[in-house]
Amino acid sequence: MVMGVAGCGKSTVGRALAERLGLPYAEADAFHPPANVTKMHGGVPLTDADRAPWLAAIADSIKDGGVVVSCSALKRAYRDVLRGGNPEAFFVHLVLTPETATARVSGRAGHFMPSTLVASQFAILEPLGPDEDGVGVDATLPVDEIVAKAISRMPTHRG
Ligand SMILES: Nc1ncnc2c1ncn2[C@@H]1O[C@H](COP(=O)(O)OP(=O)(O)OP(=O)(O)O)[C@@H](O)[C@H]1O
Ligand SMILES: O=C(O)[C@H](O)[C@@H](O)[C@H](O)[C@H](O)CO
Repeated sequence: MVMGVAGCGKSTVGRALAERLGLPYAEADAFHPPANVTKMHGGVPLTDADRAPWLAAIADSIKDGGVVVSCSALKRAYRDVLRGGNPEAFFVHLVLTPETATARVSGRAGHFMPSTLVASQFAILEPLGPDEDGVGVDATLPVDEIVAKAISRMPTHRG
């Protein structure tokens, strides 16, 4: 799971990571009910209730493993739901400042997410705890370096 706030590079890194690992890639935004996308597009942050069916669908989709998914997974409770689908889920948190995230989201054309929502993403972001399986990586590094760092920290028995 490639996680983090809007604009951190989840889709960019997720695709590159999947290619390097020879695994399929899935975009969690594709699991949002249309109402969630409409809400975000209108500048309103999602609530826990909005995210519940979305997280349940993603959790179900990772049951068999063998896939790279980009999913914001901002709160630990959300990651708990995802781990409920697959306890071996490994999280790569792309870490960056609110300023850089805002600049990236503002500079991106054709995406539903307005940059005004970036602050709300940081407001609820809970970084990985020491007991959570995953790694935080500087999201401003070149993509291939992020991918290499993520792979170097993945448990090898999972391939
Ligand atoms: N490592 C990087 N260095 C420089 N720019 C990057 C990097 N990763 C992503 N970007 C750029 O930042 C912008 C946001 O990236 P991307 O769409 O992958 O983020 P995201 O986390 O998937 O966003 P969202 O969740 O809002 O869809 C894009 O313009 C992308 O090209
Ligand atoms: O939990 C959330 O609020 C959402 O998943 C957002 O993070 C966006 O869908 C994504 O980042 C696209 O910009």
